[in-house]
Amino acid sequence: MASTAPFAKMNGIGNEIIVADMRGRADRVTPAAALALNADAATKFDQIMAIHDAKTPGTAFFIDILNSDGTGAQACGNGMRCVVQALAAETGQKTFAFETVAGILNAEEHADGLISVDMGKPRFGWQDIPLAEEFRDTRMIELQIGPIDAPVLHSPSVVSMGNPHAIFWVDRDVWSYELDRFGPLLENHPIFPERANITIARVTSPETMVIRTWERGAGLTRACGTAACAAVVAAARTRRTGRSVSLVTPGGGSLHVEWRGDDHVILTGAAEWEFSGSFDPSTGVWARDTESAA
Ligand SMILES: N[C@@H](CCC[C@H](N)C(=O)O)C(=O)O
Repeated sequence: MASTAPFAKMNGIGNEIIVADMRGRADRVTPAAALALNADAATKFDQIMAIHDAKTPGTAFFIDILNSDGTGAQACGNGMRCVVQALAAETGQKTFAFETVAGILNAEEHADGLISVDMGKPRFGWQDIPLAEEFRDTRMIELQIGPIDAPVLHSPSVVSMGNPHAIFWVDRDVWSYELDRFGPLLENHPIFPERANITIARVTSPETMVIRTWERGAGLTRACGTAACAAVVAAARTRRTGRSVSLVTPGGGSLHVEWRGDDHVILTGAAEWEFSGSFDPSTGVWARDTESAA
């Protein structure tokens, strides 16, 4: 194996995350390595969060994010919590400033073990999301799937949380929709030139919501942090909820999102370590640490 890097297999309430320690190295985790790790049942993941040395003064690390299809992502809320938990366990530090391609994110591990990440400010302009054509009001855009006169899903809200999201509002159980069938069609719809994360959301009270997400580049996942943020912001914008909402995610876990008065969106939830190992960032060939849990 070439020069290997340590990694931790973790999850953010079921969102499968590999935290790769690329500190002190100039190379990056390649798409080929991502595909190889995802093809192995033991290391199958939704996102790789690669921790690199800081590029910008005032930040501790640069985080490179890869989806399981090998493409890059600008943001990953559940993955950021895993990064925080891994670094807090290593250093004893509780607060961190990270840089991602989407900007600088501040995060904190609380005394109860939950982790909050400031996911920055949402963006609503059609060019920011981006959409392929102008929509002046992104609280509801013209887009539907299913029979033309009886669409199954329609009129989503669209939001950028650094990455593109479409939120389809439903009244029925979120599990009654064939998201595995509609997700890929909507993710790759021509209206989304950079593809999009597709969420079905059912508001259950002004403070609660249930969501299911088809993630761009990863498919159905047990949770998606940026989708939770996008759903709450879109719900508050359309007066479906207030600005502080608890969400139930497909894995049964819960997340809390607060859209603060200063426009920043704060995502709070748990993170869990599963096992550690080392891998070759160019090929994805890996080995489990012998002292690591089975
Ligand atoms: N699981 C993530 C979102 C990951 C990125 C997404 N698939 C994309 O390509 O934008 C989260 O917790 O936010």
